[in-house]
Amino acid sequence: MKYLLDSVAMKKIDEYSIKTTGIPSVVLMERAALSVSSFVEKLAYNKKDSGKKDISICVVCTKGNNGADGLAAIRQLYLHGYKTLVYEAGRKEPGTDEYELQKNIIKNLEIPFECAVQDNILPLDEYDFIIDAMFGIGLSRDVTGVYAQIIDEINRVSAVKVAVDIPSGLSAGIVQVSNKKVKADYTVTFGFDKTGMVLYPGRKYAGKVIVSDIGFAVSQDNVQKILENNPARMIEKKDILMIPEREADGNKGTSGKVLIAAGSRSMGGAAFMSAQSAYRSGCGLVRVFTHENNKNALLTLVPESICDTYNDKNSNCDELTKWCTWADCIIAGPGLSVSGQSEEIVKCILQSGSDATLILDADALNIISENEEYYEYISRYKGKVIMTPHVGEMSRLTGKSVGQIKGNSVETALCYSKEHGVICVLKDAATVVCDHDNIYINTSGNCGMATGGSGDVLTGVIAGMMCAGFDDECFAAALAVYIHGCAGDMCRKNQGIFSMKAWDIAESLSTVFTQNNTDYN
Ligand SMILES: NC(=O)C1=CN([C@@H]2O[C@H](COP(=O)(O)OP(=O)(O)OC[C@H]3O[C@@H](n4cnc5c(N)ncnc54)[C@H](O)[C@@H]3O)[C@@H](O)[C@H]2O)[C@H](O)CC1
Ligand SMILES: [K+]
Repeated sequence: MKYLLDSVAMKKIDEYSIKTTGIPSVVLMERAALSVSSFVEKLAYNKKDSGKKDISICVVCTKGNNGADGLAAIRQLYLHGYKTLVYEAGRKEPGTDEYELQKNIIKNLEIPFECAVQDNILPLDEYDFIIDAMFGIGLSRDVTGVYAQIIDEINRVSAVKVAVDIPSGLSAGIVQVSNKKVKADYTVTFGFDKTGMVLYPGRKYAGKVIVSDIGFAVSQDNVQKILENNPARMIEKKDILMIPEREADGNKGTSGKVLIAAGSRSMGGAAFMSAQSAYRSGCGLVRVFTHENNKNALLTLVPESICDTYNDKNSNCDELTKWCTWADCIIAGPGLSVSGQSEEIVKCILQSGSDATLILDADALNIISENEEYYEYISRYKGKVIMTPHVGEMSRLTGKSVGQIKGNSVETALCYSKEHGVICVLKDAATVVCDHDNIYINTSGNCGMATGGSGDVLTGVIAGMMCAGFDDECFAAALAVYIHGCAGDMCRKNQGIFSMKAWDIAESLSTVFTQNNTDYN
């Protein structure tokens, strides 16, 4: 797990490093600059045919500390023999102390220097590399005037663009303040990943992100001691190793019993995918409660599953209640449709008296969005409740527009989770998983996963992680989302982004688990 920080958190880390522990600001800056210049130099080496003198690099800066980093980086590149230019934008007043210190060195070395003039921006076509050092985490408002014109020029030309700390115009936190942003090919960011570069739209602007250790006196392990609020986190590959080992003397009953209430008269596929992925994610027994029309197909496709059915005349709620108390984890909703009968099924599960972890997905969410009283049932449900809306379902649940939710996914998920006392998995390109005091933003997966059934597969993986023996269900849900994304990334390699489908994702899960050495002995 890695922390994702915003500008307030980064400023605290900066301040702690400089004021409390006494690391001089300029030391951090020189290390930051060196990480940028050596990265650019590595890229320049790859342009094998040209000698250093033929490679031209322009740094664009304003007069804050991001600009100061940029000045130190370009000085290092100049001293290595590259053709360089400093292009400065900003008011007449002096910059920060660090900026003026770096500018003085630039002047002493007589490194070419130009000041930007509004409406007369220097064409930047001739540069192989542009180092973007206009705004870092100090960005506080919309970018306009000369700064906006320079960003347009940077985005127009074909140079390789390397952003210092964060692309200029992009905010480090969950809310974006500017419409104008540099579209970088690479971002060398300092100390920690930034929330705004992991969420969309920021992720599209940051390019490949390199996190550079510049010597802040705060490690991943003590971030939380320095900050007041819990910062967001992202799951990483090594977290898959945290899945508890399967009991050597366990049996199918001890590996997790899952009940899946899914699949209506004409929609069976969701139930099959959910069942298949639950088994592929380690569940010991999977019982599917579905419309009788789906039984044969289910037992053909996932013969390991147990099938109980309802039909048009009988919702079979007595049986369903019994299986709810049998289960360790319940999935309700995939392909269930919205009807009087499916409402009865969802209500029966919520009122079953079970304390199994309950995953509410798809039509269960649509039913809840149309029937306020279901929130009352949720609040009285004994076990943990996980709700997994995609943005469309979240829009129906909250009455907010899809645009509002996409622009503020963390806040939306967090508010919803707090209001209803549930773990919320808000599914989007960067899925947010949260409870009242934890936020995870997912980084695995790809747009090929935007395909029918992908969410049904996710419910099975979440059930698998609920049965794996974690104490922390929110972390387990976030891990499931990450694993699901990794399986999607595997499909991208094997089937390709256009051809991959949900069943492929379910079938790739075993590779994700085995490649990470968690194939339970
Ligand atoms: N030792 C250190 O302090 C280190 C700092 N690092 C780098 O510093 C930046 C953060 O620097 P800061 O001076 O706080 O702000 P910026 O350079 O990001 O911004 C400059 C300046 O611009 C003003 N401003 C903000 N928004 C706008 C706008 N839309 N239009 C015009 N002007 C705007 C605002 O007043 C800012 O002060 C950090 O990202 C690092 O790159 C290194 O980490 C090394 C250690
Ligand atoms: K920048």
